[in-house]
Amino acid sequence: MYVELNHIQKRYGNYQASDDVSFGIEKGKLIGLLGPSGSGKTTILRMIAGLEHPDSGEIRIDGKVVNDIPASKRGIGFVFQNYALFRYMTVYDNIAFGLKIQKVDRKTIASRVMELVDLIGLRGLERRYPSQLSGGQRQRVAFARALAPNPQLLLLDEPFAAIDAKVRQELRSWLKEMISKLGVTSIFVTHDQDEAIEVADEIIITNRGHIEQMGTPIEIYRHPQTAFTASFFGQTSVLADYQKYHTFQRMDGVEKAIVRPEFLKITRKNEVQKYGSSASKGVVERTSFRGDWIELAVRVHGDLLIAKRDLEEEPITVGETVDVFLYRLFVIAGEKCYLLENQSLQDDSVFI
Ligand SMILES: Nc1ncnc2c1ncn2[C@@H]1O[C@H](COP(=O)(O)OP(=O)(O)OP(=O)(O)O)[C@@H](O)[C@H]1O
Repeated sequence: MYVELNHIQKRYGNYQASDDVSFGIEKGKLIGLLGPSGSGKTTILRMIAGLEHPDSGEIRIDGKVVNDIPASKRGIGFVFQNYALFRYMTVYDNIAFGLKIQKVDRKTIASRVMELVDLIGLRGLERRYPSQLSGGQRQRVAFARALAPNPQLLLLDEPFAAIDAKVRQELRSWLKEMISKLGVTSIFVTHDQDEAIEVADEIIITNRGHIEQMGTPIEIYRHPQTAFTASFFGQTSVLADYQKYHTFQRMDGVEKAIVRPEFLKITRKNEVQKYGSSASKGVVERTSFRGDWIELAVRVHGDLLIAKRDLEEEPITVGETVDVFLYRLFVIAGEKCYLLENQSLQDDSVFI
């Protein structure tokens, strides 16, 4: 593992910001730290950077314990949302900054800066000041500045937060491409699921100072291991009592069940429905056009379930009574989450 955190504890007064945090990151990976506000993402990033010190536990980078190594000696580049560019320095000088501090000779600085200016696609703008750039361009410069001294590890804290939606989208793909091209191990903090899913090779889910789960976006989506991850990650609807829905195995200690939109099939009463006998009746409360699909909100056994319907299918209208068939659901028992398949599918199961 290139970056390793072992049993990290960090307290601010009475608040446990990191509670037994352990994980390992392989070299060259792009990792997203995702969790609600206050769950301890930035604290983790700042401890790796050397800007905060853990109360206990060990941080290793490339096999070496770095707990006592100052931030400036850790070989890390930062791109922080509020780590603004130096306003009175040009793009060129901003990017050159770290190299000047390291007393790199002028010629080497010039060639490295211009190499980075090309990399970020801002050739011709190197004499501009930050105020003469767009938000997206400024963030690219911040990225180049962080990369200039050739860090082995890049840390990004909400790097897209201050940028408007359209540009943010472009920057995400741009960043992912850059990082995979350069092969620099990177960790970014976000509270935006879509961003984490789209950008990260692997996601670490944080909640109240601890790590809930780590895995690829699809692993976490398909196999959430904890109650928190199942409800936090992806779109879900809650079933108060899943046993009202037929043909699911009964389990003890289940507090609630949750379903994702693709776990349900909504059919009109006159539509041919293979599993009609195991379906529940529901009433459509809302339909929303989402571009290439329709979102339906259907009231079933008192629960409001969100489902998707293809534009190609016959439209369903508000107030209509429909059949709702559940292929599968997640049940939450204590801190754990289990996937239950509808037993009527057992002979010819269709898995996601
Ligand atoms: N320097 C500090 N002094 C006191 N409390 C702090 C300090 N830094 C962070 N905290 C507290 O620790 C907790 C975790 O903060 P952290 O910034 O790591 O969370 P986060 O997941 O990054 O949240 P956000 O998404 O809102 O930035 C919060 O409750 C925060 O108020």
